[in-house]
Amino acid sequence: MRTGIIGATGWLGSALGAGLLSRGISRPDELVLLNRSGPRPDYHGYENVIWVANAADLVAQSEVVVVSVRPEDWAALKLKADGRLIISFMAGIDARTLSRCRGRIVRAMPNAAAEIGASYSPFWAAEGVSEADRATVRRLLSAIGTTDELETEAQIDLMTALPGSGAAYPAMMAVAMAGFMRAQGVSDVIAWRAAEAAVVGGARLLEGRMAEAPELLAAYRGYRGTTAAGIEAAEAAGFAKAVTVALAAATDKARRMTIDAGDQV
Ligand SMILES: NC(=O)C1=CN([C@@H]2O[C@H](COP(=O)(O)OP(=O)(O)OC[C@H]3O[C@@H](n4cnc5c(N)ncnc54)[C@H](O)[C@@H]3O)[C@@H](O)[C@H]2O)C=CC1
Ligand SMILES: O=C(O)[C@@H]1CCC=N1
Repeated sequence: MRTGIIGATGWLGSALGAGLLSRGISRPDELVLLNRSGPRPDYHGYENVIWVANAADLVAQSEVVVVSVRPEDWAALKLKADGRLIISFMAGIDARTLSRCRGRIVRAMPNAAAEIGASYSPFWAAEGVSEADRATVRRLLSAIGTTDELETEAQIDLMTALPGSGAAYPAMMAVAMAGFMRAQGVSDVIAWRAAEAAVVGGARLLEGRMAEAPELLAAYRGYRGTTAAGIEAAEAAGFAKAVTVALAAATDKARRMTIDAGDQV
């Protein structure tokens, strides 16, 4: 099956192309690529991929079209994709707007961990998307990690805010943690290592059992030691509130993006 990627050398488009090729999900001659800077002599070490010059050529040669341009570039693309399965990675551009291209619409929300094949990329399918299409979406997204089907399109905006943010919030925590260490006279190198121990080491301990986080916190509280003192101070200072406010702001921005892109039906 030929898969077209619009934005094939961008952050996510490139990760998808790399994953499809390296995992053998697509042969090089099944990948149809479009970017703005033009063909590259090789693409992740593969020479026989198909480069096209415009979106019309890409649609003509593809059964599935992945749209991985920025939301603000959607309107100018003027995609016409009659009868094709369209998988949009774009934040905020809603299905009503996407359906103008006359394809069968799926919205998926990957994240930056696509680069390492570890994206959680939930998707939502609009009316007219078949079971066979869903199987295709799952297979293509498996190139960059895992997926689930969402029940409503509104949940895509929520996924944009949370898994879509990739390493942003862990990075914020790391910056604040290392900043505290440095302010206490710890060297840069050790400060970053200490933050990495908490952010990355802690994440590894939670991997695959995130639903146990409340019990883990209760265990730290019950210990009545230094970490309990820290947790209680963080809560009193509004830690949970800060996270909630951040996710609400990001969700709200996603909800307003179709209108901001000037492409509301
Ligand atoms: N980067 C991330 O962590 C995430 C991004 N997204 C969404 O994925 C989409 C892609 O994001 P990124 O890969 O980060 O963006 P990016 O800016 O790295 O890549 C987009 C690419 O599309 C190309 N492009 C723009 N207009 C084009 C056109 N008319 N024809 C051909 N190529 C064109 C650009 O030159 C660029 O290389 C965005 O809509 C974003 O909302 C979603 C979740 C996470
Ligand atoms: O920050 C952004 O707009 C991109 C899209 C969703 C997550 N990251």
